[in-house]
Formats: sequence, C-alpha cells, structure tokens
Amino acid sequence: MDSFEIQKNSEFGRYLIATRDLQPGEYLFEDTPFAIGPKARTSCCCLECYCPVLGTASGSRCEKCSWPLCADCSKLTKLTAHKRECEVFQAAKCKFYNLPDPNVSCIQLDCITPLRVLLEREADMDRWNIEVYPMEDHRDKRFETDAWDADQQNIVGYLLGPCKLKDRGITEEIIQKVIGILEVNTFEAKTIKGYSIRCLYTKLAISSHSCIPNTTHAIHPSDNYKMHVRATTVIPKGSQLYSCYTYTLNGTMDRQQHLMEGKYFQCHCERCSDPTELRTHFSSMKCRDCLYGDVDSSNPLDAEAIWKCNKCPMEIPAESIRESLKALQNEIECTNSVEFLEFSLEEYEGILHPNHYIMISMKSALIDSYGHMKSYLLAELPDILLHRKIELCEELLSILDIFEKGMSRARALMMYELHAPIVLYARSQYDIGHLTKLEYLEQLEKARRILNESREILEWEDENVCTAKAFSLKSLKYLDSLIVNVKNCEEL
Ligand SMILES: C[S@@+](CC[C@H](N)C(=O)[O-])C[C@H]1O[C@@H](n2cnc3c(N)ncnc32)[C@H](O)[C@@H]1O
Repeated sequence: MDSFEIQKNSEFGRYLIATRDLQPGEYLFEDTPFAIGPKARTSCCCLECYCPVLGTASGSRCEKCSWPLCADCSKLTKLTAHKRECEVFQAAKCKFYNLPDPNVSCIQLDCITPLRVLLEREADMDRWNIEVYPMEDHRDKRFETDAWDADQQNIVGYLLGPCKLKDRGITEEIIQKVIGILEVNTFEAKTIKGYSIRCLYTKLAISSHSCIPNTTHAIHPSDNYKMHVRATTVIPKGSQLYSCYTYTLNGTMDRQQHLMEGKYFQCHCERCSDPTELRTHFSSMKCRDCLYGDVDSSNPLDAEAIWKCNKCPMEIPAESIRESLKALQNEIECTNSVEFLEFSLEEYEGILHPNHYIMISMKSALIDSYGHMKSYLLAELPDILLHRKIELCEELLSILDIFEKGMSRARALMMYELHAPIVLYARSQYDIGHLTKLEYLEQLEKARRILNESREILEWEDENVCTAKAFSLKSLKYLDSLIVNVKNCEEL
C-alpha cells in the first residue's frame, strides 16, 4: 500500500489515489476473492467447477443435497466450492427443483453466490467487517428497481425460509446488502476450462471506473483466483487509479447504459464527455444529407440529446439513431461468415465512421477469423489476406492505444495477433523478390519488437487460461533464430 491510499468523496465514494508517481507495468497489489460463485441469471451449471449441467431431471446431481454437480465433480471425495452450501441444503432439506426445459435460465442458482458470501462472513467476521461491509451496495437505487422484488422473492425469501438462515441470525437487510454488493462490485473471471463466474475482490473494487483505465488486473484461476493488479501507464502522484467496469470497445451510449443499470452511476470521464470519444469517432455516424460530415451526439451524457452533423445543419433525434444502430446490429448478429463481414463493412461505409464501434466489432471478428478459422488458417492465407489481417490489427491497435493505452492485456493480445502475419507476409514478399534482404530483416525486427512488447504484458497472465502467453515465448525464440538465419544467408 506504499504506492496508493484510499480516499473518499461524495462523487465517487471510496477511491484509490497514487501516493507517488507510478510507472507502466508497476506492480500495485494482489487480491484474493472473499467469495466466488455462479453469475446472476446463469444457466444451470456445476456448483463445484461451473461447467454446464442439465437442469432437467436427467442432469447430474450432488448425491448428498441434490443440487447440480457434474458427473466428474460428483465423484470427488473432497469438495471445496460447494462444500458449505451443501451442508446448509442437507440440514434444511432444501432440494433442487428440476427445470421443465433445459434452455431456460436457472434462477434457483441466483442464491448460491450470496449464500457463499454469507457463509464466508460467518467464517471470517473480521474480514467481512473491515473489507466487505463498507462496500457500496446502492440499496436506495436498487430498491426502486424490478430486480429488487425478484431478488426479495428468489433469494431473500428462499434463504431465510426454506434454507433456515434466519436461525443463524441472518436478516433480510444483510441479504439485500450482499446482493447489492455483489451486483456493484464483482468482477467476471474465467475458470481454467473457460466458464464464466463472478468473484468478489475487496481491494480492486475500491478503485473507480474510467472508460480509459490506467490499471490492469490478471486473475489466476490456477492459484485460487488470486488477482494481480498493475499500472498500465504513468500515473502521476495524486491521480486516481481507475479500472474499467464495462467493455471498452462499446460506444458511449451502451457503456453509459451498462454503468447506470448495473452500477448505478453516470460516468463523466474524458471519453464519455467528448462526442468524438477522444477523436476516435467511435460513435460517429455518416451524415445522410451532406454525405461527408460526421453526426455526433450534442451531449453524450444525455441519452436524449439531439445528434448533429459537424458540416451541415442536419439534426437527428437520439431515438432514431438508436433504432438505426439496432437495425444494423441485428443484421450482422446472425452470421460470422468472413464474406458477409467484409461485404457488410463495405455496405456500412456510407452510414458509419470507419472507427464506429459496429465497424470495429466486425473488424475484430475478422481478425478472429483470419488465421484461426477453417479454410483461413494462417499458413494457408494468401498474401492479400495476410496483408488484410495486418491492416485490421493495426486499426484495432490504434483504437486500443487510446482506450486501453500502455501495458494493457487487450493491446498485448492484439500485438500477438499482429506479429505472425507480418512475418509470413514479409517472407512471401521476399521470396518473390518484392523485398530486399534488408527490408525483409526490418520487417522481422518490427515483428520481434511487437511480439516482445506483447510477451512482457502476457507474462502477468495465468498460462493455464492464456494460451498466447506460452506461444509468445515460443514464437520469440523462433523469430530470433529466423533473424539469425536470414542475416547469415546470401541475398536472393
Ligand atoms: C466498485 S464500487 C467502487 C468503490 C466505491 N466507491 C466504494 O466506496 O465502495 C462502484 C461504485 O463506485 C462509484 N463509482 C465508481 N466509479 C465512478 C465514477 N467514475 N463516477 C462516479 N461514481 C463512481 C459508484 O457509486 C459505483 O457504483
């Protein structure tokens, strides 16, 4: 804690502030979860390893309590995650009710993570009092939502009644507080097998949100979900430490809605306040009147503010913009085919700025396809598609350089994607005599620099979940030997 301290004000509540200048990549702290468990409104899953389990009568169950456990976990002699709640369910004879349809969400599981927090509270009252109890739960704002009533019935009523937590001194107020704390503060994590869960970390949760964060965190599922937090950029003494509670590659309207509905506040960061999103034009539409101006919200902090062209008098109500965007999104949601995405990118050029988040999401899907998808594997890509992949990765990287600048995981993964097509394209161009040996070596050195920067950041990840970490080290060795070989060989 020598590099930051906790402060508090009326706008942010508690927040973290740097007590000295922090450098990119500087280690800040580690955090262990107070509790982990299934996300709210999840589909039926194993309560030990979180893999999908059928919620219908044929699904695998815990022999002791009847709640969902996959076939592998139900054979384990020692359970960890499911152990305590299993005892509660057994003692109270609370059975799991099989679902009539395997495709519906399993609201019975909504009580699991709150129950785990309550049981950990009993086991470690000191940590609860010092670290969890002061967490923001936005009781007053949640009280006005429909979710409050649903939680009151599905979780509060169930835990106090059938599960008999009333007998352990638990009250309605504590359960609603826990539900609020989980909603406002949990982070998503992935298990080693890639299943999504939520974890309650008490230190990083104190940091405020920004849509241009200056910290990054790596969660290690193979080390009991320990989290490691680092600075991504220079953070001057006296500045806040920010994490990002939402997806940075969403447009301002979607980010604002997500933060308001899920975290109960409006973000006023530099990016949200700027109609051009820091000159990226990430939410800009093309003007249908003058055909060359950009149409942006006149006030991105007001969802109903009019949208205006920056070159002509054209104005469009916010509602029409939302409808157009929804229609465009529906069109592309139905397929991930490479041909369709490339076609749609051309089609939308007249409607959306090339950096618009819908365009960027299609470009990102293409990056995932070129080099990974059947018929588009890297070694099979013709030069034109290798070049296309390079172009797309560079475009994405230029956006990430603004929204997730510095030593962020998103930049590292994009740099990892970029290095291989640079190498393959350069080799092919050298082979057909379009590059000299010197130019070929320059391209290899460029790929090496990019890969090395990526590797430095990926070094912080759990290699059991981040395959790029192990591959980046191998690729770096390969690239080093390739550079030596090319240097030693005769010019073509
Ligand atoms: C994860 S908590 C952060 C810690 C919290 N301030 C506390 O005192 O426990 C999230 C809550 O902090 C506040 N908050 C975080 N970032 C904010 C921001 N950029 N602007 C305004 N409030 C923010 C909001 O009340 C939000 O629901």
